[in-house]
Amino acid sequence: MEYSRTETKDMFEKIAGHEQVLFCNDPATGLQAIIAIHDTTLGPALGGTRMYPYESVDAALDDVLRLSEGMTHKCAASGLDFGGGKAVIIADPATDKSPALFRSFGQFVDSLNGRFYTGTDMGTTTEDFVEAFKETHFINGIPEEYGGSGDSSIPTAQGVLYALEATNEHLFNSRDLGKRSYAIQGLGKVGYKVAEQLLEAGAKLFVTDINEAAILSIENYASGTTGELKIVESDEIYGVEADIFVPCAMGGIINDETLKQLQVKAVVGSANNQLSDNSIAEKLQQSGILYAPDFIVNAGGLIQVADELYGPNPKRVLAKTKTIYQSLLKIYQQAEMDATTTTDAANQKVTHVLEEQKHRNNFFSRKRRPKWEVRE
Ligand SMILES: NC(=O)C1=CN([C@@H]2O[C@H](COP(=O)(O)OP(=O)(O)OC[C@H]3O[C@@H](n4cnc5c(N)ncnc54)[C@H](O)[C@@H]3O)[C@@H](O)[C@H]2O)C=CC1
Ligand SMILES: O=C(O)CCC(=O)C(=O)O
Repeated sequence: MEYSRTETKDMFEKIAGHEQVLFCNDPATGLQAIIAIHDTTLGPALGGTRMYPYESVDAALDDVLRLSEGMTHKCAASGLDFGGGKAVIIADPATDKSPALFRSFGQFVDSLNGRFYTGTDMGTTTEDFVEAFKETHFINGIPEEYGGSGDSSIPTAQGVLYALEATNEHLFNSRDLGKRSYAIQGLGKVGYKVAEQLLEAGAKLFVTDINEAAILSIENYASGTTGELKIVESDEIYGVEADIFVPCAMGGIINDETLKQLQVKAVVGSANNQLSDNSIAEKLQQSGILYAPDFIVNAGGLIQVADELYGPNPKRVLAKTKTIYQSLLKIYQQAEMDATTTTDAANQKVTHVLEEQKHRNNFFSRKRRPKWEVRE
């Protein structure tokens, strides 16, 4: 096969900010995956694996590069000794899953020899990683019965609720969740749990999901609570008049098009990479919409999977996840004091942490095995 020089050069330009990108190809199981390691200054890379039927390899590569960079920010902002990484499997989670595919993926993860730890993300579940775990121990968030910390979407959802409380406190001088209205996009592992708790608190919810079963289930759940529920179509969710928009599905959903439609006072959700590009942070600010940086809001799952390597301990995880409340309040205050965006305020913290640690590590020493890796 002939390789074009130009394309190769373009590829290196594309991944210039990353340490390593691994394409995983296993025709026997149908596995096509990309693992991206962004930055291991703080420790081995850590990040979930997304399964999605990307329309092209380029789209998958773009997604994994952005997601893994986001993990570097998330680890640094949460004070964790891990770097940024992420993986994507190019396949439809509804039809293409098999134990063999996840075992094959586990073998590729193992080949990185501890430079990359992974677990669930959009489209994957803890059960999928029980298969991968048969091939590698560099897996987090496996079920409790296998010695893991279990479903990381539980602390992620908890963290989103703390972030909503902080936002309510900042905007309305009361952290009470029940007094407000929310527009939730996506009722998956995270969004559904957030919706449940908000309904229990008596809040008013507008929700949407492309999965009919999730809609039926939340309707059923709402009927036993004091909360109010209204189902809206996928494309209507952006224009809903509510206090807070809570994106819990895919990334890139705040863009020039959707920004015009937003009728909320804040955006606070679990979705990774919510802003289509950096300019949107400023545009949100100009529109008077408070933006809670996604990598602060959705750090609960990461906190749990990072903590799991010390041995599962839900109490410790909850205590660490609670810090999201104060972190976010501080970012809101810092942004106001500096007259800057909340994203800039959060990124300043990340830059500071990475700069501080750079002297400790060089590219080769970063490959070290973490000292707590005693399970093998
Ligand atoms: N699971 C976790 O612990 C963490 C998740 N996140 C992020 O939060 C987001 C949600 O994650 P999960 O709940 O784990 O994923 P999931 O796959 O369990 O749920 C996603 C939900 O969004 C729905 N959806 C997809 N496209 C939609 C559309 N156009 N309109 C409305 N609904 C749509 C799906 O039907 C599904 O119910 C993702 O962006 C993920 O990267 C971030 C940190 C941790
Ligand atoms: O939540 C997880 O299982 C890993 C962390 C992660 O991938 C994320 O925060 O996006």
